[in-house]
Amino acid sequence: MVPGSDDTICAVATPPGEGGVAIVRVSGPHAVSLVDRLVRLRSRRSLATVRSHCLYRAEVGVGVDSSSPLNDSERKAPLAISLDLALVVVMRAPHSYTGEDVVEVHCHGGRLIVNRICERLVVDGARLAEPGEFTRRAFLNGRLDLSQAEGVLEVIQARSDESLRLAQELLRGTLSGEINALVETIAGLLARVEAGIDFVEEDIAFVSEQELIGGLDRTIVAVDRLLATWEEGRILRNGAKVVIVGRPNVGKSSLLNALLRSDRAIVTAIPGTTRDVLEESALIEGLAVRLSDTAGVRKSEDPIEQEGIRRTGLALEEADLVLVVLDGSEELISEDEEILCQTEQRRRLIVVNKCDRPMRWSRESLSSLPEGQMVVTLSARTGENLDGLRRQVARTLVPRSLEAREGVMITKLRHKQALERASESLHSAKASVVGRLAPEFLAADLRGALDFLGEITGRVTTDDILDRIFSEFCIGK
Ligand SMILES: Nc1nc2c(c(=O)[nH]1)N(C=O)[C@@H](CNc1ccc(C(=O)N[C@@H](CCC(=O)O)C(=O)O)cc1)CN2
Ligand SMILES: Nc1nc2c(ncn2[C@@H]2O[C@H](COP(=O)(O)OP(=O)(O)OP(=O)(O)O)[C@@H](O)[C@H]2O)c(=O)[nH]1
Ligand SMILES: [Mg+2]
Repeated sequence: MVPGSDDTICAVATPPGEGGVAIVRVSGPHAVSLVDRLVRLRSRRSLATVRSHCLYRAEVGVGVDSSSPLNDSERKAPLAISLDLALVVVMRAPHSYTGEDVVEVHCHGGRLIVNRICERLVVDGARLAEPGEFTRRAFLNGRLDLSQAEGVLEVIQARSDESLRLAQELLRGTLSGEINALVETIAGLLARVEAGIDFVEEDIAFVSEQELIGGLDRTIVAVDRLLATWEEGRILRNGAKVVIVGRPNVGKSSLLNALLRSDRAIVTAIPGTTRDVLEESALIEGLAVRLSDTAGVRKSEDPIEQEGIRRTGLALEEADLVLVVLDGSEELISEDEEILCQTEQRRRLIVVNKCDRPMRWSRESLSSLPEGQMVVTLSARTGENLDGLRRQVARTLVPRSLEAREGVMITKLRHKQALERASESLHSAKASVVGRLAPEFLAADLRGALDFLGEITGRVTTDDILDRIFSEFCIGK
């Protein structure tokens, strides 16, 4: 459904349930007159005359006759039904979030109050907003571009400092700026290629082969640089899956508890204590992480334990990082070697636990350890060097972003896919220059690249794409 924007929409902008304050937001051409029917300012002025972006104290309620705006004498009479004493603010078009007239009623945070206000607005002719419709209108009115609108949702959903920082960048338009610069370069090349096609018999070169290749190379490098940030961007945005594995009794559950700073998992001296995969969220160095504790891997006849070990295998497959736990107070045994072998191809850290005890482990005993394999020695019991592990986890998951925290990163699959297609078009454009193909091919590829990049900022878009993006929003945003 594509709601027209000549109507006036309303919604509760604050979360459902009880709260200190709740906000009813109204946007559209009739926002001011609709709200004017249900509020009575202390000064008895009409909302039509108040200053934009200023809060006014007001009584909210239903007048004797709410079918028409209160006239001056009615405005002075008491309201028939008073719902609340509130604050109202008018933000006049085009200087508002949506670019339309916006009115907000900040009332006490009771669900009955906000429901009554919305009901009243709907009876008077407003429509309840679809999810994300305020932001959709902001986009349609050019207040923000599509990737910035996505940034709004990212800001709301951010769970870690790092994802919030990236979301703010998106909202502020850092990615848009970079995309727009690329679009400008490519559009400049395209214009000259097209001029060459139009004036072919004039025999003037509008753009040299060298200029074309130079321009294309620069944009390809820029697009590829953005694409290269995806892996880390995704982890910063969504969090990483970190899976703790090891043979029984090495202290996997103890490590989970220590990282969570809570007694989440059962710890006993009996090997085979953990039977199922336990998953919990944690913040590690500002990074959102899903931590999984697993059943110790060994040969077992017990069907419950076997199933647990099977699930350990499944968790391993999804891991962004594996923590292989060894018991440093004992010599390594074949079960340790097996797990090390099984995780060799994975991004992993080796955690040597129980360093509060005399160490009988030595790195040399691990003959097959690859060069550069990180080993962290710690004690889950005393907490010694847990911080070292935290630092190493973050460094392994997002090595580059910890070094250079500036620069745009992409965090959304939609952006990655558009960039990949743009990159393909650019490579194909370059191939047609190098192969001296007819300029029409080059022009088509350049147009393709422009369209794919335009999808990111919403310069090129369809209702389908908009529906998909804005349906993820909550109502009232
Ligand atoms: N009460 C309230 N808080 C909110 C919002 C809101 O809509 N209402 N926001 C919404 O999600 C966010 C803030 N975003 C906003 C963006 C622009 C404008 C706005 O009126 N801009 C005008 C005027 C700016 C000015 O006078 O300084 C403009 O840019 O022209 C308001 C809110 C977060 N907090
Ligand atoms: N001294 C010492 N003991 C530890 C440490 N970490 C764990 N332990 C002990 O080792 C035993 C096993 O710990 P768990 O955390 O249950 O080990 P697990 O790897 O989860 O074992 P399973 O669930 O059976 O696979 C318990 O008695 C813990 O108290 C440590 O850092 N130092
Ligand atoms: Mg355990």
